[in-house]
Amino acid sequence: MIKVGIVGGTGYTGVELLRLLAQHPQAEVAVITSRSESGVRLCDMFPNLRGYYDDLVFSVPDTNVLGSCDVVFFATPHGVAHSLAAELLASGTRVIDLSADFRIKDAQEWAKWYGQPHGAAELLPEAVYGLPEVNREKIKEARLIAVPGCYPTATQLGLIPLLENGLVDPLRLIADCKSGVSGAGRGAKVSSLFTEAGESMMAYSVKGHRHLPEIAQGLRLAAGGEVGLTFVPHLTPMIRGIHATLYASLIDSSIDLQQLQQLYENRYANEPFVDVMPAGSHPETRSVRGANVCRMAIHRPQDGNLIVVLSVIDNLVKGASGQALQNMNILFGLDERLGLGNPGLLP
Ligand SMILES: NC(=O)C1=CN([C@@H]2O[C@H](COP(=O)(O)OP(=O)(O)OC[C@H]3O[C@@H](n4cnc5c(N)ncnc54)[C@H](OP(=O)(O)O)[C@@H]3O)[C@@H](O)[C@H]2O)C=CC1
Ligand SMILES: CC(=O)N[C@@H](CCC(=O)OP(=O)(O)O)C(=O)O
Repeated sequence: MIKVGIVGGTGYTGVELLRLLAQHPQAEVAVITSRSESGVRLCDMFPNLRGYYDDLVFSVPDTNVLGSCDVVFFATPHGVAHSLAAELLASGTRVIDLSADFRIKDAQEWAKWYGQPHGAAELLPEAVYGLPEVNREKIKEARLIAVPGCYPTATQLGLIPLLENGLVDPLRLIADCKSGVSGAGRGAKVSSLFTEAGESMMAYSVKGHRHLPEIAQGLRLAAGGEVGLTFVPHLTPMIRGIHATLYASLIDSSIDLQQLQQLYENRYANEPFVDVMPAGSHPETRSVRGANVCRMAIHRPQDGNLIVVLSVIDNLVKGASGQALQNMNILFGLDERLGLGNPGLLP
């Protein structure tokens, strides 16, 4: 059994990780932290987990205790893993971080977007960006994994096949993305109130969102050179889900939809958690709700050189906790699908 610790067990991604791990045959959650709920039984706070973790009690984060685990997940705000990861790695514990602390390779770039100095720049060279569809071999050898963000997962998976094959102009990419409100976390915020977000939709951070440098970093690697990306996130009145509408311009406009479809099907043929739908389909966020799947479809809406890729994920699953668990499975040499077998929730 893999002994698991979770730092930040009361947040949305922490509790989603617990839901998924409850069905994992080879992992056992041994430590779960919360500073505000220390001493409270997990099942008393989250009744959906009754019967799965009846003995588990929240405790304050303590690296001595967490260091007895084989792997520790950080489901915490940015900066927390910076301060605790080195000590855990020194005790032989692997670290899988759901926050953005180790996603961007350039510490100064990170500091610019996150508004605080990078707290563990010495660990950046060894941190592996945990997008299995790109980095599976590196994940197998990693000690420290940076789980991609939600918008970055949907966007990169949708655009990478085009960029890897040099088919589109890398300097003219557009990602028009919509998120459910759980993407903002469980902390109380006026913008997350039902009265504010429940029947309204808005774009935000159009000037520049912190996921822009993360997405651009991944797309540059796929393209083998500079990229130009316009990324506009939106908050929508749903609880879970990311819907990314991605626009790119073909360099050779004679490539037809069937060829593009074949390219995507080949690229993801061996990926258990990417579903390329028939060309011209319209993937819905509810079809991936609760599932560790990125579902996508390719369109060529008119004559000319425009391609539109529609890519949907559940922000809390393939966009966070499910992808984190997928990384754990790869890291420990297990079947990548363990604990992640459930389909989306319709209706
Ligand atoms: N929500 C989403 O869709 C996604 C979130 N993420 C990222 O995952 C991380 C967690 O997100 P989410 O679950 O939404 O966040 P929440 O705000 O819902 O939860 C945060 C958790 O971290 C704990 N925490 C807060 N501050 C500290 C601290 N200084 N030290 C230790 N523990 C702390 C909190 O418990 P307590 O304060 O009691 O200790 C709580 O359990 C974030 O970095 C987020 O950006 C990534 C992808 C998608
Ligand atoms: C709707 C909403 O607020 N979404 C968050 C992104 C989701 C998230 O938590 O991002 P990370 O994966 O980087 O942690 C935001 O825009 O900051």
